[in-house]
Amino acid sequence: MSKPILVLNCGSSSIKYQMIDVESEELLAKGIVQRIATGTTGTVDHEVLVGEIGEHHVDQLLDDHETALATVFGLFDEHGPDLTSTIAVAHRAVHGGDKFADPTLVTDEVVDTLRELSPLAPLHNPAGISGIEAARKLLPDVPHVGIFDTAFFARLPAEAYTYAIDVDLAKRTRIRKYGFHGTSHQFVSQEVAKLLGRDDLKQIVCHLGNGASVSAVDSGHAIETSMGLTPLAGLVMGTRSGDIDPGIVGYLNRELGLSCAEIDDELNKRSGMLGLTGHTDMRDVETAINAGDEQARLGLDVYIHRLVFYIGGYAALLGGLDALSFTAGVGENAATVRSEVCARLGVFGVKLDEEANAQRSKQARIISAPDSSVAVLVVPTNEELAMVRQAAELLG
Ligand SMILES: Nc1ncnc2c1ncn2[C@@H]1O[C@H](COP(=O)(O)OP(=O)(O)O)[C@@H](O)[C@H]1O
Ligand SMILES: CC(=O)OP(=O)(O)O
Ligand SMILES: [Mg+2]
Repeated sequence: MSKPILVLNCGSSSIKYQMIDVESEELLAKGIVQRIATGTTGTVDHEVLVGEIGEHHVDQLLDDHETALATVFGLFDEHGPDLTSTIAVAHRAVHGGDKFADPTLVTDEVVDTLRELSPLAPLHNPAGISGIEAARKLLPDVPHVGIFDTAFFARLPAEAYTYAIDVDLAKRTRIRKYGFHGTSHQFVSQEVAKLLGRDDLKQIVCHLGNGASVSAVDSGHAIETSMGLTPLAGLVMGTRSGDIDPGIVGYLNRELGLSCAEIDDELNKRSGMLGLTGHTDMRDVETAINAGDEQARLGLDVYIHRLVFYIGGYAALLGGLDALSFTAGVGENAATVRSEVCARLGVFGVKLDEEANAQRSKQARIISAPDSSVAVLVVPTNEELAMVRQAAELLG
């Protein structure tokens, strides 16, 4: 008798989901919903991996997350696996502020608090809340668990999470570094430890997806990470600027009369690789570079420069570096990005095995040369499996 947990990762216009058996950790089904609430036809791709194995596609106008989830649940009913056997739903609830770190049983009060925290993660929390509300309506009889992206960073050292602003202002507003992608950084750092057979590692994990962040992990504990109060800080991302001079915000307001909301939008949605190159997707950036597009080349240089800057700083903070790992869409797939980053890390004794780096594989693997001082790895992240494990732990 399988005990499936449904995992939901709701974005503003998308929902990624998986159904995983909590005991065998077998993936039973997975899917993705795209273009929710965009006014254009949405799509649902549902893949069944047990019983009547198959892939199913639906095109439909999806006005909101509830409609989208209802369509997904319809596909479960029609093609399986059996949704009524689900024992719990695990939700990626990005920003827990200083209210939530550990996996939390979702109640009405929890939803209210998440709503209060929404301004801290404007791209993420509202979508997460819509998903939680829709799923609770459609599956009212099972526990729903919120898993926070901030959890792994809740115990950062004070010197790392404190901003150099007035102490009372920071206290009153709860402004501090929270950090994100924690589920992924924790999962990947544990996989690296397993692969290298050592727990006492000084590690840097590069989670390079659409959102991107880097973390420093010392013997399993996070000591630094590049995202901050919000998921806007740090690395150059698909559409987010990452670090900029904070003076730019006031300057844009004074010079162009842009409002706070407009500046937020500019930095979150029209900056990063999109702003620099006109492309959000790293594959399109690479294609443009290969076609001789100099602006795209500069965009990638900025991306790499920022990442190398963080890795160097984190190696110093860690007091050494045993392992450097790459994960998420760009980290797992873009061999050129890994190669260009590592080429600039010779000062730390990093030596890539270019052949191993160029190989395509879905397996976690070492890509450094045998005489490299630092083990370099590619580790596919699995936030969904990590979420199932955390939900299972909470539910006993
Ligand atoms: N083969 C590839 N080469 C380079 N980049 C890739 C490749 N496949 C995916 N990506 C990048 O991965 C990004 C998505 O990463 P992902 O971790 O799925 O992001 P998110 O979870 O934030 O949606 C895409 O924007 C794309 O740039
Ligand atoms: C927090 C965050 O940036 O998440 P994502 O990469 O899914 O946008
Ligand atoms: Mg992701």
